[in-house]
Amino acid sequence: MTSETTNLPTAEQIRRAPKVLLHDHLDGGLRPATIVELARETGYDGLPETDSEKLGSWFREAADSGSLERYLETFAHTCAVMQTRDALVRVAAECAEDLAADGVVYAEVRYAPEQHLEKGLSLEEVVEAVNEGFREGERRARASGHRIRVGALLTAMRHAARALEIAELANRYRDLGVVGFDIAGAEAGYPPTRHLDAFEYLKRENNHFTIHAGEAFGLPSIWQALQWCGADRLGHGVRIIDDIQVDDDGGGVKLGRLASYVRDKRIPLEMCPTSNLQTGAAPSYAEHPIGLLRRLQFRLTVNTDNRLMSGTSMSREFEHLVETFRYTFDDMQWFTVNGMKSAFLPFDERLAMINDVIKPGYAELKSEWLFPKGPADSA
Ligand SMILES: O=c1[nH]cnc2c1ncn2[C@H]1C[C@H](O)[C@@H](CO)O1
Ligand SMILES: [Zn+2]
Repeated sequence: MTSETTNLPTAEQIRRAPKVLLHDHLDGGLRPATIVELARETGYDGLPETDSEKLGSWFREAADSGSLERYLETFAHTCAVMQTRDALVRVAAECAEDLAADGVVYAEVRYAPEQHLEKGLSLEEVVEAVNEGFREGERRARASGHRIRVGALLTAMRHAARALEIAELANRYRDLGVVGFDIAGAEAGYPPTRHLDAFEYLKRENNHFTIHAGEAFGLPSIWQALQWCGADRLGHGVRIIDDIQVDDDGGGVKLGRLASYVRDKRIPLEMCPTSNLQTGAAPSYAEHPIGLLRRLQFRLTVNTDNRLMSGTSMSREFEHLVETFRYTFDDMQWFTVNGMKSAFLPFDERLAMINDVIKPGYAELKSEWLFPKGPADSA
C-alpha cells in the first residue's frame, strides 16, 4: 500500500531533500584520497595508511573509541596536510562541492585558524584561503546543477589561549565570508568561561557564536555556555537530557530549570548523532536523546560534526533517524527549518531560504507518492 502516512523518505529522496548544516568541521571532512595526495605533495610522512580506502577506515575506527579525547587525536593527521594556502583552498572547495552533491543548500563550516600556522601562514592568510575555497566550491557546485551557500565559523581551541584573538579575526572577516565564532576541543577541564573575554567582546560587537557544550561534559558546561558566555547556539548540547526526568512508565516528563530555559528560549541544539555514538555521548541511535528532545519540541538541528571520522553525511544522518524513529518528510522539514532559523545569516535571507528553497523542496518530495514511477522513468 502506498499512502502519505506509510511513505517514509527513501535514501534517494533524502539525498535530494534540501538540507541545512550548522555543525561541520572543515578538518573533519576531508576526502581520504585528498589527504593521501596532500601528504605526498607537502612531505607529511605521518599517515597511518597511504591507501585512501584503508585510510578512510582507519579514521572511522580510530574515532570510534568512546572517548572525545581519543576521537580528537585523529585530527593531527588532517591538520598536518592543511598547512599551505593551496591545500586549504582545495579542502574548502571540495567540502562545499561534497555538501552540495549531498543536497545541502546552506552550511556553516568551522575550523580553527590557529591550527594551520605550522608552515608560516598568517591567521588572515588561512581565513582568506578557506574563503576562496568555499567560493570556488560554490561555483563548481553550481556548474554541476547544485546550489549551496557556505559560511565559515572560526573556532578557537579551548585548551589554548587565543580565543580573543580568533574572535577579533572573526569580527574582522564578518560580511567577508565568516559568519560567527565557536570554541572546540576537549571539554572536561576546559570550561567555556576560560574564554569569557572573547565572548564578551563578540557580544559588544553584536556578533554571533556557538559553543561546543554538553557533549563530553554535562549540565555545568551548558549552563556556563548560556548564562555566563551568552552562546546563541549549543554545539551538541545532548547532555541537556540530564535535566529532564521521565517517569518509569514513560508517561510523565519533567523539565528542570536549565532544560526549561533552553526550550523556552528556543536555544538551538546542534545534534550530531553519529559523532555522539563514537565519543560515547549516546549509547545508540535508538537511545539518542534526539528522540525525546524532538517529541518535547526543543529547537533541534541535525548535523554531521566530522564526515570523515564519522563516515557520515547529512543524508546518512537523516537515514539513521528515519530508520530509527520513522521520521517523515514533515520531520525532516522541521529539522531543516530549525536549522535555517538558527543560522548566523541575516533574517531576510533566512526567511527567503525557508520560503523559497526549503518549503518548496519538501512540497515537491512530499507529492511524489501521488505520481508513482512508471517504466519510462527507468529508461
Ligand atoms: O565534537 C567535537 N567536540 C569538540 N571538539 C571537536 C569536535 N569535533 C572536532 N573538534 C575539534 C577538532 C578540530 O581540530 C577542531 C577544529 O575544527 O575542533
Ligand atoms: Zn564539533
